[in-house]
Amino acid sequence: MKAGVIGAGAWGTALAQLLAGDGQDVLLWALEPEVVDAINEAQQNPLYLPGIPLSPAIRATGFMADLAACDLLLVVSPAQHLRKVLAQAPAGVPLLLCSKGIEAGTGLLMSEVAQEAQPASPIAVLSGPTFAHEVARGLPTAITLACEDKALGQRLAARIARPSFRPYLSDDVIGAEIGGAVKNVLAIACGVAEGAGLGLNARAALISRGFAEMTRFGLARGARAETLGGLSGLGDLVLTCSSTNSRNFSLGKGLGEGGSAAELLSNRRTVAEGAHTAPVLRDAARAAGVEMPVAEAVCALLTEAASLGQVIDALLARPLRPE
Ligand SMILES: NC(=O)c1ccc[n+]([C@@H]2O[C@H](COP(=O)([O-])OP(=O)(O)OC[C@H]3O[C@@H](n4cnc5c(N)ncnc54)[C@H](O)[C@@H]3O)[C@@H](O)[C@H]2O)c1
Ligand SMILES: O=P(O)(O)OC[C@H](O)CO
Repeated sequence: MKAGVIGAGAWGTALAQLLAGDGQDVLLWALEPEVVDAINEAQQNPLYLPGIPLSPAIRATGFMADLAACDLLLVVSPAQHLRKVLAQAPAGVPLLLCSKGIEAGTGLLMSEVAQEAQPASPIAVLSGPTFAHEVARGLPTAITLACEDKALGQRLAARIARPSFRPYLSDDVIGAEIGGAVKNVLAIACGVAEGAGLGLNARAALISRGFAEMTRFGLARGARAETLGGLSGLGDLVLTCSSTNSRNFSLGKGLGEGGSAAELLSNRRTVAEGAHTAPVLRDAARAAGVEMPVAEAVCALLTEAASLGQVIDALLARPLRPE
């Protein structure tokens, strides 16, 4: 049995390291040839996960066809690249989707994209409060593993669980995905509050009212409330809204400090999924008749449709209403 990981960014590399922790072979597909070479020759990924010595049980490849040797594929490419990357992957192998976002143009969640790109492959989702560098260092972590097929979910959980990495099972795939996608947008808002010096009361308000938005949107899409209140929803929201270790929070901080969205986005190699999800989420929420004022505010800042002052004034001027 050999697991494959598609995407050698920070999270794909950390997951490969987790799986290789007990000596099992892991094959890691990387887009960049220099990442393949650095992993195979120096057991490092300085581009995306610097400072972590990687297990020699991880082999990297640039050839997707090599993944035909795997009986499980963890899919960790950024959400907007998932469809084209999956189209090249071997068919019929269980896919554990680890990316967080909503596809632009279609409004589809990653499981829905995967069903279209690989209709013969069983699908599960892995999502929760998990900074890659902490998992790679073996720090204690809990995560949601969602799969409609309970027997497959249990097999996958047993396969990826480690003494300090605890998957919690769910059959609410949509709920797990919505939490992971929406929290990235809300983390940008919390970063803005940090960068603009709005204080910790404002951050707590954004987390709570943002969670209300996540819940409204999730319920409208068929998610269950307990999933949204669990690791993949509230848990990840709290993590990502609390630290500049989050790329989404950091992007928001730059916006709050007065940076231009275009410049902040063009100056980065790593992915801030919330920037791509925000406009899709706004459109999906409007279409479903779900109010998401914080997500709307993030969108306005990212598209430079409104200034920071205008966005703050608009949020504070909303009608008073029951909680
Ligand atoms: N980093 C984390 O702590 C973490 C934790 C949980 C989930 N995630 C999710 O994992 C996914 C990947 O994030 P990451 O942090 O590993 O990425 P990253 O920001 O570290 O690296 C960027 C990734 O994008 C890939 N990429 C760039 N252009 C591409 C293209 N044209 N086609 C295909 N791939 C391309 C790169 O090869 C690289 O793997 C995201 O959806 C993210 O939300 C990340
Ligand atoms: O760095 P971010 O903002 O992409 O967050 C990483 C993970 O999603 C945290 O769970």
